[in-house]
Amino acid sequence: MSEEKHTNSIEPVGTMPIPTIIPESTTIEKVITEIKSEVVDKTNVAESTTVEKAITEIKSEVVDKVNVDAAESTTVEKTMKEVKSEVVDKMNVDFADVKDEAPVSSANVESVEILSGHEAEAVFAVETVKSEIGVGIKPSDATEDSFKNDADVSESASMVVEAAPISDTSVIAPVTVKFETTVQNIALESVSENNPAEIGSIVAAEVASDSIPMKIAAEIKTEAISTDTPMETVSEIKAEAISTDTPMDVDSAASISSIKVKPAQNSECLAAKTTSATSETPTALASDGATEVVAPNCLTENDADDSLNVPTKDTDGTTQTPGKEKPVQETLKRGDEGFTSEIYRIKVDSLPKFTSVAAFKKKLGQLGLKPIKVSVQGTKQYPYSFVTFENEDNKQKALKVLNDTTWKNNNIYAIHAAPKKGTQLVGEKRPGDRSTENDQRAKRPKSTLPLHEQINDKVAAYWRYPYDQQLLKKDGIVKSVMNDWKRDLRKAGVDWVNASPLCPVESIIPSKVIKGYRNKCEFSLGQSAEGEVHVGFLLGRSADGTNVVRPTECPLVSEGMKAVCLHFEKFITEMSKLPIYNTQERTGHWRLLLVRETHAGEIMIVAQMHPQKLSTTEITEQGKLLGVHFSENFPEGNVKSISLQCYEGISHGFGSDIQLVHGPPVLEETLMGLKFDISPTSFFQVNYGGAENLYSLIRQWAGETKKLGAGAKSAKERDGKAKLYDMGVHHDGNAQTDIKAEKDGSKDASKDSVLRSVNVLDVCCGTGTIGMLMAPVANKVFGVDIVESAIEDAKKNALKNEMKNIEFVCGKAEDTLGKLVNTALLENMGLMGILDPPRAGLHKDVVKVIRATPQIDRLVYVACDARQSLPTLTSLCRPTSNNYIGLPFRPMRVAAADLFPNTPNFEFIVLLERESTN
Ligand SMILES: C[S@@+](CC[C@H](N)C(=O)[O-])C[C@H]1O[C@@H](n2cnc3c(N)ncnc32)[C@H](O)[C@@H]1O
Repeated sequence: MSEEKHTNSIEPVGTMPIPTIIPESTTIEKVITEIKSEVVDKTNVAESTTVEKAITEIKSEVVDKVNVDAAESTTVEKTMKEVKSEVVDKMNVDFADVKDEAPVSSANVESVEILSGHEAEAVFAVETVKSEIGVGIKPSDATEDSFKNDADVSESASMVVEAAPISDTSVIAPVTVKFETTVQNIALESVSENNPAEIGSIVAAEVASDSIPMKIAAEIKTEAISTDTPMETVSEIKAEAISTDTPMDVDSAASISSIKVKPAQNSECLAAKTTSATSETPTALASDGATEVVAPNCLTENDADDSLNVPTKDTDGTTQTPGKEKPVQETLKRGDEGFTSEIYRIKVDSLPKFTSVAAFKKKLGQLGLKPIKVSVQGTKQYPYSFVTFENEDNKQKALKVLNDTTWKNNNIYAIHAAPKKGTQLVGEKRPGDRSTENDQRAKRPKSTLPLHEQINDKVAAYWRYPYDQQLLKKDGIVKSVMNDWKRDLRKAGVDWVNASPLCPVESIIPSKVIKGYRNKCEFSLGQSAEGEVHVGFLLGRSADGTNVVRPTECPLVSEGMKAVCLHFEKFITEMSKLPIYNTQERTGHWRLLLVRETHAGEIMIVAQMHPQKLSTTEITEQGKLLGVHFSENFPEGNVKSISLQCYEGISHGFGSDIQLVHGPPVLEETLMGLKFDISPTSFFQVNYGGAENLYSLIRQWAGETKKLGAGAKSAKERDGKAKLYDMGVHHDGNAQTDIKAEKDGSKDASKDSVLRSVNVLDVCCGTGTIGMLMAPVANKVFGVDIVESAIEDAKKNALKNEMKNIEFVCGKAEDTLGKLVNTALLENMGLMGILDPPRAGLHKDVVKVIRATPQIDRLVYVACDARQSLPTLTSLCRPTSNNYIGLPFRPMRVAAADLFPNTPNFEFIVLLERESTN
């Protein structure tokens, strides 16, 4: 979670502008037309003739953006993890209560029901239920299918999944998991209650204040289209959902919104729990007699977390709950001495395997630290902890002491952690009070950190870790993803997973550059506490009014870009004299600054403005001023390309109307000996050296001699078996490949390439980078991507590099791949695929085509989100069925490449080979 809990610029409910109901806009047709035109405007895809297509495009663009603009939206991965922690945190409390009062058993629990706004978290919750209270469950078939449907956003919403007990274990209760999208429900309610405007604004505020994930926003949007929600509401939702300034904090919507434990008749344990509820305790008896524990941050605003336990003070200053032998989590109760609302919280990582709360508490005591709350989370293999202290001094002391501590050969890591969301400050209103804007604000614990640290925590979640530790953490994520994949494969009926490790997993390839590596950033415009114009990253409304923080100390931004930001501030205040855009009132002009920088240091800027009522002449004049300001009066400057963009959309986005005011419309980048023209909106990997490493690895794996490595249990064994063609990847992060030299014949890679007689499919090719890197060593390359401008760029870049054996097609891979495969097969060559889809993975129809084409015997899958790639990867590997005809694939190698230092993100690469019948 970011430091400030509500980092959006939209007001909470109380002051939200109430959308007016325009009668005509309530018709489905009008809504569809409006959303379509806005989407078309946004995505600049002229032939977006269907809403479905438009929505897919906007979704993919968002996903893309999340990938590309990690500087502003690194939070996806981060927040998913944090949500998990929150859930664990929450559940530890709840289940500690249940578990420690009396063991849960079939005698006292009839059912457990989990309501979640997010599928992944619900799945996680099920796992937690299993491990925390020992309720064994085996998802029904329906559950499995639904869970695998991750790639298809619209189908996975609001489904109810029943899970049956595992018959052969000590199973006790059936578990029901409901994916309840609270905001979506409100949207639906709004329609049924005939009060769309008011409720619409609540939805929008909900979206804004809790930053629901894109997935849910997309669902709401779909819902909105089909249920006549006024266009304005839809736009609001969409604006926030697609805003890169909106941190993808999935916290509220994604976390468990309630957990119902339904006691069986005469259940002493739960009856005791119910009756022991104090007046402050938000535990309520649900209408069906179930004890309902309402999670923090859900719409009722109850704060279950701090009031569930009734702890007493221990001698060491920590808390102890009577009767708890092995407390999972302990907390002070509001009103108790020492209650601090969990503001002074740290996260402790790299704990020894199997660390328990008791053991860790003891260790903290030995180190002379005095926590008031300790929880241990994560897996048994990779436990981590949140520890809360009474004040800043104690917290700082703990950070210092723990970071100097080695425990059981583990170098412990302690970092500042965000105050727990939903915790209340002493003296605040009680839970259950009606929310007002002030309440909402009061609930945000004030961060005591300097602003630059707050913004770094938001955009570069790993910045506090030394780089070697960042890499270790990412390796840990890969391992845990591999475990999850194994579990998914087993569930899918794959029989070989039990016999062997899935495949060798290589350690992550580090980035060559750790700081200032991003070659593209979008900066927001806002103000400092003193009311000065600031260009930087959106922090959200802080207590002192600051909403944008300069990137001066940001580890992702280069010095060149920092200088551009400062110079743009000067432009606005001294040259342009037009005010910045106000997202609330939709007044003012300057709204965004996009900066790109090549490896050689050439810079492109696009300044975005809302034209409001300015005349064409006035806009042209602003463009001229901008051009002069950066081309002539920028002392640090190598600003080659300067553009102005007028954009009237509500959303934070990028329209098509880019007016060049100085220099060329594109920057030229040279990567691995090839030249690429990059326009403002082109996809290009944000980390130059990281991209070299990634692409070199892809080439190497694509060129591996087929089959020779199958069955190897380690990379070493495999390399011994396989004739690896060294195309330049180096695990020290120094790729050396020079495609131009290969093409010219001064390097012999192309001559000897095992791909010489192979056609390569570059699925989701973007601007064709990977395909062009493969072309010199392959027979022919076929690229496909959904974005027309990307395909145009790809074609131009192929011409620029005089590549004749490469073709690009624009379209959805799921619609066009079959045809492309047929064309590729005409040449009677071998066929392989490189799949580099957006975050959500590939459409199942793409998998079906690949599975059904026996000539495709090798795949390199590249994922920017390892965990989200699992459904697609599993579909590629699951046994043959009516749905997936053709032999399955098997993973041969897995690696990660770090393209995003100081953030939790990385690229995940899997080499798959087709199983054979012999
Ligand atoms: C992670 S980018 C990969 C870009 C490219 N491979 C590269 O390395 O530069 C994902 C790409 O998938 C494309 N995409 C998203 N959905 C698609 C679909 N249904 N069919 C084809 N391409 C799609 C996006 O336009 C984007 O270019």
